[in-house]
Amino acid sequence: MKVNSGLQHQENPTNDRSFIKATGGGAYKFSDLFKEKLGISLEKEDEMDCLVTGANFLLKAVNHEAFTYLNGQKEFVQIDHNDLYPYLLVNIGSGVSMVKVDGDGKFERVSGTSVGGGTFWGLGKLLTKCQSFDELLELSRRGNNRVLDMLVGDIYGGMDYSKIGLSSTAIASSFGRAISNNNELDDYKPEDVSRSLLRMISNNIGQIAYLNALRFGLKRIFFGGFFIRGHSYTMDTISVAVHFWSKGEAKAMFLRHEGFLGALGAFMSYERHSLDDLMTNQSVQIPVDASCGTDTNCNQLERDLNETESMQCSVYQA
Ligand SMILES: Nc1ncnc2c1ncn2[C@@H]1O[C@H](COP(=O)(O)OP(=O)(O)OP(=O)(O)O)[C@@H](O)[C@H]1O
Ligand SMILES: CC(C)(CO)[C@@H](O)C(=O)NCCC(=O)O
Repeated sequence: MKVNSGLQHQENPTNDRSFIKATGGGAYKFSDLFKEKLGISLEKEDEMDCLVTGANFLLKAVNHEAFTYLNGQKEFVQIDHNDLYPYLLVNIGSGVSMVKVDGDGKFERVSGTSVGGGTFWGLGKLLTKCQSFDELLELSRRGNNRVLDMLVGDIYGGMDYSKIGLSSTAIASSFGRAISNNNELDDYKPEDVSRSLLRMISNNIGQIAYLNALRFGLKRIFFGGFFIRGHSYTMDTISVAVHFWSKGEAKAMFLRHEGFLGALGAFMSYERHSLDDLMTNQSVQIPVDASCGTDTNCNQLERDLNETESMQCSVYQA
């Protein structure tokens, strides 16, 4: 669930209630809990609406919001506000949504895949027995995918298959090497398992995203969602997939505030819905996402944001 940081409080003896905007499935799932434990009502905003509103805002308002990432190099992209649309927004949370954005409030969810962040975390937890997402990510950083992935060279005796554009080091079959011997799961290092899993999922998302961009003739693909978390190998793999499938024509772009699009969109809906009640006198820093609580990478992200360019937003208090 994404919540925004503005708590509205209505002082009215007959109707005393506090509410916050929330979006995503959690806004439905935890609605009763918030009411019961905290006396707070969740005002539900549509998830796709919020994602798009958040992304459009960031791409227009924040300098250096979007960047490309290849071979460990981050390169910021200058966005011309008059030439932003259309673009493909790929949000990688538990599942993956692909949204064609044509303007403010103008969008269509054109595709998606259930093989997303939840798959990496879920399968990874089962296969490596690690206890946290960060641990799994850290494992993948130290792993080598060649141990489990079957490469083109494994099939072609160390040769490239140049006629169809496949180098000997391209993955022919994710996890395919596991069939060629009598190894059990315990014979593999969790680091290598995690690396292959991350590569398989990121590659797949990059490929589906590119195919959808091709389907609608979209030049730009922006990747967001809490799955990415600024992780270099994840971004590198997605970039390589887009580069590979587009034959270098398209580039994957990432967003600095990738995990907060929905929360930001929900926050901005105060303006859409309660303009009359607007009183702008308190400043807070955004983004705020409910899932960030004790997360070390997330704290790092917040530190990065604070060090570089923090955004000031107003909380509306009626
Ligand atoms: N600290 C963390 N703990 C758990 N998952 C994390 C963490 N950091 C990043 N993730 C990744 O983020 C994913 C969840 O992202 P997010 O919270 O945006 O999704 P969601 O809202 O549950 O899903 P959806 O967008 O499909 O509704 C997890 O599946 C995992 O891959
Ligand atoms: C169901 C949602 C939209 C919830 O955020 C997301 O998890 C998702 O896009 N899943 C992929 C579903 C699919 O299109 O196959």
